[in-house]
This record gives sequence, structure tokens and C-alpha cells, in this order.
Amino acid sequence: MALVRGRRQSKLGLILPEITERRPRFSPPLPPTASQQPTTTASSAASEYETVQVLGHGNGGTVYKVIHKKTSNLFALKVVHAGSDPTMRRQIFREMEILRRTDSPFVVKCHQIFEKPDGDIAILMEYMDAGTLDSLSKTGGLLTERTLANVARQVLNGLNYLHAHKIIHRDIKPANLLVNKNMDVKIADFGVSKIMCRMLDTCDSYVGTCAYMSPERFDPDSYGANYNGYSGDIWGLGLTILELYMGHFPFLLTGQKPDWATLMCAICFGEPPSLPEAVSDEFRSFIECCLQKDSGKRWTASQLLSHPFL
Ligand SMILES: Nc1ncnc2c1ncn2[C@@H]1O[C@H](COP(=O)(O)OP(=O)(O)OP(=O)(O)O)[C@@H](O)[C@H]1O
Repeated sequence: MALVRGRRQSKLGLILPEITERRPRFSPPLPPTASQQPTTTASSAASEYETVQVLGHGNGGTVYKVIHKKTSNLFALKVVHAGSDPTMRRQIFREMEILRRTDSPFVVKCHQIFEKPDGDIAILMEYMDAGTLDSLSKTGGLLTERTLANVARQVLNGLNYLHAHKIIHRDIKPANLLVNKNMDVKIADFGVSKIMCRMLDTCDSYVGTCAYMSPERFDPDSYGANYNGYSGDIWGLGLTILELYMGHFPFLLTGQKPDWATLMCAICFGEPPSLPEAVSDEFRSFIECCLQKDSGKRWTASQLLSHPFL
């Protein structure tokens, strides 16, 4: 059942691509060859790595910067205390499954997975030395259009790859996009993602970070004819780019994230957030293509990759 009954207020007047082009195009098969897949290893192998520092804490786990003692290579090690909590175990196994399957320069690379007898799981990932886009934007000030186009192109390449492999991220936001000092941007944190069994499966679960949820996640009846989830990732990207430009969460001027009900009303009944007068037409159009309230009118990742803004 829909969570809200909303009024349609899409007034963005875009020229939309042909309907046949709106579906994600599907390409290479998964999984990758066995040699590419990260192996699951007994926890004793984890002793080859030494902790350097804590990088951050997530839902149920901690991420450490570690060094491989023999080679001095740096990695990030996410340790999740899955224990016997079924929700936590489901989440971490989903993340492991997706990280095992993916092999793209735009998705954080998983090298190895360690399992301990007590149920703890550690995922050894490539280390992204500039943290997340969230922390970067808070410390580095506002980003230029050119930098944002570079960020958007990389995230779209990642989403195009994931969607082509029937994976929906479901939680695209600045805190889940990792970055390094070369400004390489990679999609991370697949804890609430979903692998679609068939291309037209509906995506009905209510997961992800509420603030970045698309209108059809709240109200599929009004905004999500044939909602399949892929377009929700595009909404998350649009809000992310807007947030990085504005320096605060776009649905609230003060930068404070509002409570759930206020947010839901703003997303479902309000106009999508817009850009100030000063920005280029290409940037404005790009954001409009991502933030169409009607999920069917939103551009796909592959279409956006040829948008003039990029
Ligand atoms: N590969 C990595 N390289 C560098 N830093 C990382 C890496 N992975 C995670 N981090 C850091 O660790 C923090 C926690 O990451 P994690 O994926 O556990 O959780 P989260 O996304 O913050 O939260 P949750 O999993 O609850 O949604 C991140 O915010 C980031 O700062």
C-alpha cells in the first residue's frame, strides 16, 4: 500500500527520450570468472594485516585502515559483528554477495572476505584515501560545476554497470560514495542493495536512507508506474550532486535533515529542489533529468551518460 497519496507536480518541461530508451540496457553476464572473485578465507589469514587506524563506524561494524605486512599495501577492512542477529547477517551477506559479483573501476573493490567462527565477518577492500564525498564536501567547501560533472560521470558509470547487472544500490548519497586523492569516485556500502532476479521485478521493500528516497518509494501509486527501483538510484544521485553544489541537504535550507514526516511531505507534495539562477543551463537540465518526480520520466544511467552537462 502506498504510504502517501500525493499530487503530481512535475512541471519541469523536459524533452524526454523515447520510451524504448528508458530501460536500462543489459550487458555483460555475471558473475565474473573465479579468478576475479574475492575468496572467503579463514580469519587466521587476517593476521597478515596490521591495523593503522579506525576510518569510521557504520551500522553494526567498524572500518579500519590496515597495512599488509609483507607488501606495505594499504587496505580498508570492514569488520561486522554479525553474531546471530538475523537482520545484521542478512545485510552483511547481501553486501558480500554483491561485492563478490562486481568488478568495475567505479565500484569499491573487494579483495578478500574473512569469516570468524563467532560469526564476525571482515571484508578487505581497496582503501580510498580521501574518505567519502560527504566528508570531502564538509571539509573542502563547495564544489565547482566541472568537479561535479566529473563526480556525476563516475557515479553514473558505476550505476550503469550495477543496473546492467540487475543490482539496485538503494542508498545512493554522499556518505556512500568513496573518493581518493585523484578524485576517483566509487560506489560503496551495499548493505541495503538488491539483486533483481528478473529485469521487471518490482522493488517493493522500504529500505535505504529516508532523506534520499525518491517519491515513488514513499508513494508508488502516484509516482512509480511500473516502479522497478533503478530510477530510485538516479534520484539519489540527483540529490547528491545538488547537495554537493549547495553545501547542505537540498530539501532544507539550514542544512539540518528534517524529521521523517516533514521530509516525506516535501518529497511527495513539494516541487523538487532547484538550483540558483547562476548555474549553467546544462547543469540545471541534468538535475531536472535526475529529479523528475515521476519515476518513469527520470532518465536512466545510460541516457544521463550522454547528457551535455557531462
Ligand atoms: N574502502 C574504504 N576506504 C576508505 N574509507 C572507508 C572505506 N569504506 C568505508 N570507509 C569509511 O568508513 C566509514 C564507515 O563505513 P561503512 O560502510 O561501515 O558504514 P556507513 O556507510 O557509514 O554506514 P552504514 O553501513 O551503517 O550505512 C565510511 O563513512 C568511510 O568514512
